[in-house]
Amino acid sequence: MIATQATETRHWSFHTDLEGLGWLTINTPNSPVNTLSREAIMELETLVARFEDLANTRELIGVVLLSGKDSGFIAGADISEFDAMSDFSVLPEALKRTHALFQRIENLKIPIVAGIHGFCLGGGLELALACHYRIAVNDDKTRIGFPEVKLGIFPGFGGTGRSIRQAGPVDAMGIMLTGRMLKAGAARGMNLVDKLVRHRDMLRWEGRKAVLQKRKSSRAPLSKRVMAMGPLRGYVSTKMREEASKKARPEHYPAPFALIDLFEEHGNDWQAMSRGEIDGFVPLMGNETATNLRRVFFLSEGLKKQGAKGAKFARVHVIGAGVMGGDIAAWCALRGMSVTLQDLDMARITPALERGKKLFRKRLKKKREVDAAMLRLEADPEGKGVSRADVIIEAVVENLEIKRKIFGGLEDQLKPGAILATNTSSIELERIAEGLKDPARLIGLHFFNPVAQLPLVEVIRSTFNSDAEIGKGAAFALAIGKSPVVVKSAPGFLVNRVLMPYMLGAVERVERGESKELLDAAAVAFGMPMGPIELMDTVGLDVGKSVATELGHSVPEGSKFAALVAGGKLGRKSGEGFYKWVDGKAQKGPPPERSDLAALGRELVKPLVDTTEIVVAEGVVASADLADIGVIMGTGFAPFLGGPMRARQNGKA
Ligand SMILES: NC(=O)c1ccc[n+]([C@@H]2O[C@H](COP(=O)([O-])OP(=O)(O)OC[C@H]3O[C@@H](n4cnc5c(N)ncnc54)[C@H](O)[C@@H]3O)[C@@H](O)[C@H]2O)c1
Repeated sequence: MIATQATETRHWSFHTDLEGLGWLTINTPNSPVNTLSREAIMELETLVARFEDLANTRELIGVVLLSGKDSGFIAGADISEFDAMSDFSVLPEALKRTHALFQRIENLKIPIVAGIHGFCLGGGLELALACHYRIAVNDDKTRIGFPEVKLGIFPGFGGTGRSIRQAGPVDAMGIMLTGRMLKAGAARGMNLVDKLVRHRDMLRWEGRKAVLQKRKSSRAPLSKRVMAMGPLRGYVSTKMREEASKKARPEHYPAPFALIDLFEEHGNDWQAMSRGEIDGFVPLMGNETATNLRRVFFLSEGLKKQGAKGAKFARVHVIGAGVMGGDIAAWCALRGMSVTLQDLDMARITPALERGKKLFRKRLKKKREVDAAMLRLEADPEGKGVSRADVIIEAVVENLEIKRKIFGGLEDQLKPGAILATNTSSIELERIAEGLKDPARLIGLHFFNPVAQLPLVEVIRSTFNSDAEIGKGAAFALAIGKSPVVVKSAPGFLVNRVLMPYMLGAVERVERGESKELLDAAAVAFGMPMGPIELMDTVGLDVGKSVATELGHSVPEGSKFAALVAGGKLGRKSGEGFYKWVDGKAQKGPPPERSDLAALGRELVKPLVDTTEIVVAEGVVASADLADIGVIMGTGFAPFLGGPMRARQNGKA
């Protein structure tokens, strides 16, 4: 057989080799990741027509589909195109065309095999599922899944039906409803992938073998498929609806509920389910939730583009091994940094090391990884790590004199270029920096409690700082997997400043006799992850009171709030605050009936939104966009509304 001439389109390259094997490679131009844009799909149509012709004339024995990018296979559809679409009425036709294309791929008479490394998500996984056989690299980087629900939609290129066909209804719906990404081994376990290889280089060899041996993926066994049959499907759907309702409300996040409806209707027939996708998909796409979630996605991706390029961080020194310092140190060690942790004596460091061990055990699977992380986290009561550290983070008690003294003693020991940072919540950065020989060095890195759970780090800029220090601070936050938002040094920065009037407003209503359960339920009905009273209990009433005072709010003597603090009833951590707490759960009575819960929630959230507007007007954050993503990440504010500024603009808050 003669090798055919190579074909190059903007996204694809294709050639056949001497064996008659076709090699198809995707490489999206000007993008770090491959995406399936309209253009990529139309080019693929032409190529598939060619495969059909070549298969008929027996000039092609099979095709191996690979990615030309290091980042991975295909990260999904090109979602920027959704925003560019002025009119969603063209969507059904576009989807039908892609469905038809994927069906033609599946109908090819010759084997077509997908070789997967890195990200294989959304539309990329749907394309892979239309191939006859899937091989994936079994390493730490491979990620397989359907993140669509996180964007307010569900798979729309036939992936709902095809994933059910491969994995069975329970597993397939599970990954579509959560948007969870699977590692290669888990995807193999679910039968979404047919074979694992160790290295990317092996994809070609195994791909060739799969074509020559005409390997075909097997479908989910009857034992799994049965869950979509007869009355069982109704039962499974009800269970799934119950689970989904625990995490989201259909009026806020309609996609998972629409997907369950689709399953309930067609789940026993994968082709009918795939066809039904189109009718369900279009209204979701037109919904404000999807528009707002895409915005949140782009804003959070935008945060990753900040920061000084090329900055490297290997060693971190943390001073203060309390609630925050201990957890910051453990987090940095978890993320691969060598960390020295300093406090007044060993007795104050040991509990932090113990907490670190718990975190490592939870997040790292293998014992040797846990051991390695423990070795990276070192007690350092004498502060020997200072002179070697690339980053120094101070998290001692909130006291200006103590902080000043610490920084004064550090300055001469620092490595040139090392970041010097404080985690202060309320002390003006300028006042701490004043005592330094070079006050421009000190920045704020404001973490949130619990450090392991909250993704935001406010990078605080004082009047002394230049872009260089701030850029490095942002780069460090990214290096430890956090999302940096740059905020001017102003009382409460962004997150505490907007949260406080919201929480205190609710506390005041409780003082006046309103039901705390009702207020909390109302905020959740509006779209907050937790009500303001439960949040105050979680933050700690002592911390809440001191931040409130710091921000100029008054906590009147004789108030219930003041009495609770005085009585050591500090909330969750002491077992009682506004609520009693058992096993980490607030003990709530049933809230009184109220028909307009969400309207009450909106009333409660108003001070938060008002304050965000003020913060933006004052220039504390550089833009309304940054305020939105910062408040979403720092407070959990209703992502489906796109953030407080966007919600106000849309008349929703
Ligand atoms: N707790 C929160 O939710 C939170 C959130 C963000 C920021 N912060 C800020 O983080 C900092 C620490 O807060 P925390 O809640 O972890 O306090 P904490 O009281 O739990 O811990 C402070 C630690 O600093 C140690 N310390 C005191 N003086 C020291 C010195 N001279 N040298 C070394 N260590 C010393 C103490 O022994 C203690 O272990 C504060 O500035 C606070 O404003 C707290």
